[in-house]
Amino acid sequence: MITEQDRLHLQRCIELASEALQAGDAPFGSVLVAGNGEVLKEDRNRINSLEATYHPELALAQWAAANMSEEARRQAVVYTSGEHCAMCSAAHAWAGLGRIVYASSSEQLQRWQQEQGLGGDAPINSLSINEVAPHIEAQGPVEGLDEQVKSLHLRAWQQPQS
Ligand SMILES: Nc1nc2[nH]cnc2c(=O)[nH]1
Repeated sequence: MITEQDRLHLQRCIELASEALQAGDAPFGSVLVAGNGEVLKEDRNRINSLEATYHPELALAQWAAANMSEEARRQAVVYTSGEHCAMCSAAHAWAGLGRIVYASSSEQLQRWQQEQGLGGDAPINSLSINEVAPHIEAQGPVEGLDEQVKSLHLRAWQQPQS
């Protein structure tokens, strides 16, 4: 079940995704929340402004592995504007983090790309979180919020590539 609190965290992820887009990066944002509800860390995609593997979900998993106890990681939840890619699902699982809640799914992203005649050059296959990491509790997409993510991607794809 998606609670009002879950929606608030996802809305913040979408704000971060929008900041990424404005900075010339891909529109993805994520938030790491402790078991007690405290927001521990947030980040956004920085694949153009920093380095090519800088997905927020990977950055949060690496931060959690370095800074949190095993028990705290197990209780933590990662919210994200778009479902984790295979790289980030693997990092999340290896870090022993808990639930993932995403606003839009990888399947949706792939469909939106195809509708625009894009996506054929993706470097990795589009897999769901559970295809990569079967034991992670993953929830999404969330109706209403997925449309907000779609409009960010449409804007990103309309921008001229530098
Ligand atoms: N989930 C996710 N998928 C991506 N695909 C390209 N970049 C990203 C990212 O930062 N997050």
